[in-house]
Amino acid sequence: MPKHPLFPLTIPGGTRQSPINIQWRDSVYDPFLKPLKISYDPTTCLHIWNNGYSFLVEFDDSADRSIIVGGPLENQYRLKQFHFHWGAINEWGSEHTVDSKFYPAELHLVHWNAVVYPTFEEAVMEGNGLAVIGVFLKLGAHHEGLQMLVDALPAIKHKDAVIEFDVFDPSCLIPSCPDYWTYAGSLTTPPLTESVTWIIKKQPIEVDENQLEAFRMLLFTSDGEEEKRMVDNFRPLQPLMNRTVRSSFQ
Ligand SMILES: NS(=O)(=O)c1ccc(C(=O)NCc2cccc(O)c2)cc1
Ligand SMILES: [Zn+2]
Repeated sequence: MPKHPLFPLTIPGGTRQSPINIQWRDSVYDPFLKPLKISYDPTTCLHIWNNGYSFLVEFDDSADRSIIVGGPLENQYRLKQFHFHWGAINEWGSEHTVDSKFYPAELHLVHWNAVVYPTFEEAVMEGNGLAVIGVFLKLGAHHEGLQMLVDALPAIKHKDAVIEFDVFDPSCLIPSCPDYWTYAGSLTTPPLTESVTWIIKKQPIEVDENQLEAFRMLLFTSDGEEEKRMVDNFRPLQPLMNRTVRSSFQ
């Protein structure tokens, strides 16, 4: 397990921190969980940038144009951005694990509750403020939809680099299988606020070695600084404490 110089191991008084290990046999099937409904408008895509921790694709969230609803959610939530976490090698890289197994990478699609809260900044501070869909990436076939992102990475190699990204439909990165686990958690980077309803897809998507290597050529550092490869940008597993992971499937 690589060291994690980037952020605190524990948050004082935290009772619902993320990520966690999902022990399949301890998850509880909930027949009242609805299917998750995803409707993204590809033209709400704005830009792709390197924020010095991951690379993210941001969306115009000024209206209800790219939203998710259903699943464990009481309201509909607006897509704000998606980003990834990955390792230096294929043995680890995901934030969540399933039966203590790491995947080489994990996608997070970040949504906020614009029905109840006026801004993302306020939603981030509330228990039902955010909904993040987690998708595991596993080594396998070439992923056509991901390749569009991979082709843009050389242009955002350094921290704070940004390029325009006009049209992209992130639903191409979400597996067709509807099965998911869900639990109450937190942001996995500071401010680590306990505001996230996590929806973790059971089925991974397949990407090939070249695509994972492209993630690893990004840098944590700005242009002109001593180069530090952007790898192992995942938080250590956090205690489950008094939480149950529910599954949408039996
Ligand atoms: N890895 S994660 O999906 O848990 C995650 C998602 C979003 C964010 C995020 O938006 N951070 C920026 C932020 C946080 C709080 C208030 C802000 O204004 C911005 C951080 C981690
Ligand atoms: Zn994340």
